[in-house]
Amino acid sequence: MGKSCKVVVCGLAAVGKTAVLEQLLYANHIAGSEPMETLEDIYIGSIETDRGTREQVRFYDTRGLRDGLEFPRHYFSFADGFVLVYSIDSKESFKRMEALKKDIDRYRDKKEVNIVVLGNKLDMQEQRRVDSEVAQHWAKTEKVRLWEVSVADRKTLIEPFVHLASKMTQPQSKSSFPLSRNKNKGSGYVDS
Ligand SMILES: Nc1nc2c(ncn2[C@@H]2O[C@H](COP(=O)(O)OP(=O)(O)OP(=O)(O)O)[C@@H](O)[C@H]2O)c(=O)[nH]1
Repeated sequence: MGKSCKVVVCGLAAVGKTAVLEQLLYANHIAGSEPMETLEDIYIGSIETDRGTREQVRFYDTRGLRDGLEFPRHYFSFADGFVLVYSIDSKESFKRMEALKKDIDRYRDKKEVNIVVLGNKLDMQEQRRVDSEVAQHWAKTEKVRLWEVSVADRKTLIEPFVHLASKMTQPQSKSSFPLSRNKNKGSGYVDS
């Protein structure tokens, strides 16, 4: 098992960040139970990747964003990955999630980072305010994967987290070695 990856889970208050983590890791959250305001909690999970390896992931469950509350910037630089959460019954939560994605791009200066987006509370179809197609279209333009999930249906949570853990721990491919991009600088080969 390699070093553990750090994943920051963020979004508007009460979209279900804690519920998602607790249901994913302990299968013990009952959707609709008494909400609890998070300050910051750390969860450690062991996730099997799509390569069959088991990886340790540290999840940082962050304080839900509310009016006038900025997302603390230190999270932007130290994370290996982000789970951006909104709730399908709240347009405001989608907007806040979009703004977080912009902030990640800005503060990380487009440096490679793995992001997955969860549209939570899929079981609340009747209160839906965020159109599924609009959300997927946004995700496509932003080049991120987006899943609609429900804490009430734990299996919906598995694929996004397996995807994230797999991407974060993907072995570096040889093609990303800088020499291959700098061919025209003539520094790629040293003849003996
Ligand atoms: N129906 C339904 N309720 C959910 C779902 N996920 C979370 N909830 C409920 O939404 C409420 C808020 O969930 P939390 O997990 O506390 O939300 P949070 O984003 O961690 O909240 P903060 O820490 O305050 O930001 C709780 O009552 C949860 O049970 C879901 O998928 N469906």
